[in-house]
Amino acid sequence: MNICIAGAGAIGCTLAARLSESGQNVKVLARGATLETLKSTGIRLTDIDGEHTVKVFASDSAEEIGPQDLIFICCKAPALPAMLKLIKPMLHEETIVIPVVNGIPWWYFQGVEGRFSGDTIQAIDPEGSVSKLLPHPHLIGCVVFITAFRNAPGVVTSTNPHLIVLGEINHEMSDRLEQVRKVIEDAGIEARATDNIRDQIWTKVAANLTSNPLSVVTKGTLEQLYSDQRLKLLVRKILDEVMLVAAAYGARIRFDPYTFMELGAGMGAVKTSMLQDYEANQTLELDAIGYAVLELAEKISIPMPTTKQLLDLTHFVASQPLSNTQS
Ligand SMILES: NC(=O)C1=CN([C@@H]2O[C@H](COP(=O)(O)OP(=O)(O)OC[C@H]3O[C@@H](n4cnc5c(N)ncnc54)[C@H](OP(=O)(O)O)[C@@H]3O)[C@@H](O)[C@H]2O)C=CC1
Ligand SMILES: CC(C)(CO)C(=O)C(=O)O
Repeated sequence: MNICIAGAGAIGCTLAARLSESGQNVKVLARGATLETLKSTGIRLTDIDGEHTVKVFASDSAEEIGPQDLIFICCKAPALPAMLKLIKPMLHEETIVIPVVNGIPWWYFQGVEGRFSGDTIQAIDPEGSVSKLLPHPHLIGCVVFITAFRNAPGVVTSTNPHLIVLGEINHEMSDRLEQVRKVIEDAGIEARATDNIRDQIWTKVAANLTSNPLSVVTKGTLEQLYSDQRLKLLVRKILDEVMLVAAAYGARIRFDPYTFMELGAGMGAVKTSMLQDYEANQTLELDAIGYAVLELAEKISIPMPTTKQLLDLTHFVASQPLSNTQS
């Protein structure tokens, strides 16, 4: 299969290395220092199976990479519109596109019938501008449970077992879904196909929303956020608000609140990706993980007062120069 990994950060390098080692024809769309490293030394991935040094074809030109059967988009949410424009020359009629991106996806109301069918979410898709970039039949939804860190361009460490959950956005158990699942599984990454990707999305969003913004405000680790006597009360309030909204959209979060908090605390002294982005002065995924959820809540008149206060606080902290906040 001709596979392109668009975006060669922590997740992109992990997927590119594993898929390439499994014998797939993998090309990587990268830029800057990462592109230079991939061209000269390749990807260096350390994961639970050991160290992998993998040479892959890399380019910053979608035209040079050419038409692909499968494209994994592995960028942060704010970079999505630019990335969707970039990948256009790699699409043919049957190309499958899988955004491996945290948060509520821009296509949330596409592909299924319902009260809000075809609506767009302003926080992540203003005036439907993102939806217009890619016809939704190309899409397969995805939720990624991989913890990976980019130590340097093209150099990634990923110490936990990998899991990817995939689902058609119309919830069909299609042949192509199984085909892609198998490609990932053959690369040594546990891959599950689901007939309700939106349940998985809400489960991951609940994890992100209860930890990522608060980690930026407090600089706390996952273990601290979910177990500190005071912080965990706040986390629990946000969790209750998210669970109510998810349920109102007919989604089922996979864990009860008690188990959810236990699992969070059990993740240990880990910095969230949002705290890492904050420390690296990168744009935060606050819209996809946070403000999109507030918009969905507003649509069905469910208040999320605690979540809103925390998001606004995080937004303010992120808007301040890093040196001022650290002094
Ligand atoms: N890392 C993790 O453990 C997890 C991440 N996720 C989610 O997965 C998604 C990807 O995360 P992650 O891999 O960590 O992010 P990274 O920031 O490590 O990587 C994103 C990559 O996308 C590249 N990129 C962005 N725009 C372009 C462009 N226009 N052209 C070429 N390359 C581009 C960046 O390049 P450059 O470096 O040049 O900017 C960077 O290499 C996010 O939504 C994240 O929340 C989910 C679970 C865990
Ligand atoms: C580890 C976890 C689940 C915390 O929300 C995550 O996905 C992140 O850091 O972005």
